[in-house]
Amino acid sequence: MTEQRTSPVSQKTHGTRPGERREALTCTHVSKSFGPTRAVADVDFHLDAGEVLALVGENGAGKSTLMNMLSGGLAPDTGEITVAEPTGELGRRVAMVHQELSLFANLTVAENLALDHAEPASEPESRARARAVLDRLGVDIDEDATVGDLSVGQRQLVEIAKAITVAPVLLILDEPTSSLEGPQVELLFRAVRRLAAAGTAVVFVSHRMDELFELCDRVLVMRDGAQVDFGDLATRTRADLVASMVGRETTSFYPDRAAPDAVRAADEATAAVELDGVSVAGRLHDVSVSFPAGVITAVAGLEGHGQSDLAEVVAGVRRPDHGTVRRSGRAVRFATPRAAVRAGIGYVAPDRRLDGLLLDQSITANAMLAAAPRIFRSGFVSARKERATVLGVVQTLAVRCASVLQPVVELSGGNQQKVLVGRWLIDDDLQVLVLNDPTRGVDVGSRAQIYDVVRALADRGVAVLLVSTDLQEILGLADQVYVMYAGRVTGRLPADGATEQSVMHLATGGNDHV
Ligand SMILES: Nc1ncnc2c1ncn2[C@@H]1O[C@H](COP(=O)(O)OP(=O)(O)OP(=O)(O)O)[C@@H](O)[C@H]1O
Repeated sequence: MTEQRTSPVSQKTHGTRPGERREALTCTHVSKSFGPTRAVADVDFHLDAGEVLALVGENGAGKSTLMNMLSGGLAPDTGEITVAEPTGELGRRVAMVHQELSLFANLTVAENLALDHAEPASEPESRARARAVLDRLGVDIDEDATVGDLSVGQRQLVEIAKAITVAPVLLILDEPTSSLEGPQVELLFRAVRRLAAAGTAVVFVSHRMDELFELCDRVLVMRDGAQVDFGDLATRTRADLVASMVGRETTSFYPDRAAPDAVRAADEATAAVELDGVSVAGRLHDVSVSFPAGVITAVAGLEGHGQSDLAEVVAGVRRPDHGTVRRSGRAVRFATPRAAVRAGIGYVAPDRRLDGLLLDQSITANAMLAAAPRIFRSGFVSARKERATVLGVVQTLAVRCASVLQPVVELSGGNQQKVLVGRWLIDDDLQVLVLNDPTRGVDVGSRAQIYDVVRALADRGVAVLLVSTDLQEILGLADQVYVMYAGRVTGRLPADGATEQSVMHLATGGNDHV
């Protein structure tokens, strides 16, 4: 990967005349603590105009805290941050796109973009401006669409459009690609390169290594709040970065799969969940799929082709207009997600802030949310037992926290995600686990922990349904893969027949030749 890149020196001169170096950002010995937690410790680096910096580190390493200080949202305890004055085309100092989206769901795309403009504009002007910036991004999203109706990936693109309506001196992108598909990622990269060429310095956070090497010039690696490496990305390999991130060599990433014979046998038995001719207006068309016990079944496809809707039907979040859902052979109709939970079905939703976590509540309260009524059947819930149970989860998934009583809002994004997944580990009655983009924002090391846990659940007989925007994750983890296109299932592939090519063929409307 690194070998194929052009020289970072040539990229560095973007936006400046050859030989001219313009410093965009200087960060001098910056530190920040939250109580006893040293979130950022003595970080010291600089970035020139037009440079793209990869900011990497495990969950909880301090990336978000550093970004919040760079954007001016948080003051350093010690040290100094300087961002250059805007000049020429550059309109403001810093723009930041957060990992958790900040758009107003009840407003249109154009209305959301207009909120960020200094001068007020008439409605037609706002719509024209919105159209222009969406076109600049090359994004095919209607400026009149209500944001709440867009997919997570589309919302992410609107969020980026909002950040670049006025070109900033420094653009900070916190995991902008975590819910984007390949073509959307390319769009985003094009837009970032264009901004860099015009002189914007960019800080880019992603847990997807390939993307960093494709886009970035420089790299800053953080571990436990400290800066452990800073320099030209082209002189480092992926293995170098992972080693400095985790402070050790990493071993195999994905656990062993179920044996093909076992998958076939499970498939012949009554499925844990089965959908028969299920349709949801405008989203799913005549979908028939089955999820056998003890098997990890992935549903792959480009974003917005029905995978997420299918997961929601199984989890009782969405009700089918036609067709039948069977749970262990019996037709069911879940009135609420709670009814699905009572039927042994757990759900990890893609947007943890909207659909999953009570942010102000403790790790313990969040982890116990789904399973508590079943675990403590006696009706007496001992706080000590509860804490011990949750501590087990926190240790298994290596959640980085001060204590199990810490409010979830204080955890880093990846660690919040681990709490969301961990919730289901303590539920012995769990028989079906629906994972809708479970490792969004989760770092390399923690992903491996989540994969191990998911495999252990499947080995215990749980039917796992995995929807993911990360195709590598699907190919690495699943025992079988359904592929969807335009709300229909276009094929079903066994693990050994699922390759990037075979999945993409089906995901773009090709027929099943398997
Ligand atoms: N408001 C806060 N109160 C208490 N602790 C906090 C607060 N914000 C962050 N922390 C702690 O600071 C440390 C660094 O967190 P930060 O969010 O910067 O990590 P990160 O590298 O962005 O992680 P991720 O990849 O999971 O987003 C963590 O231990 C986190 O729990």
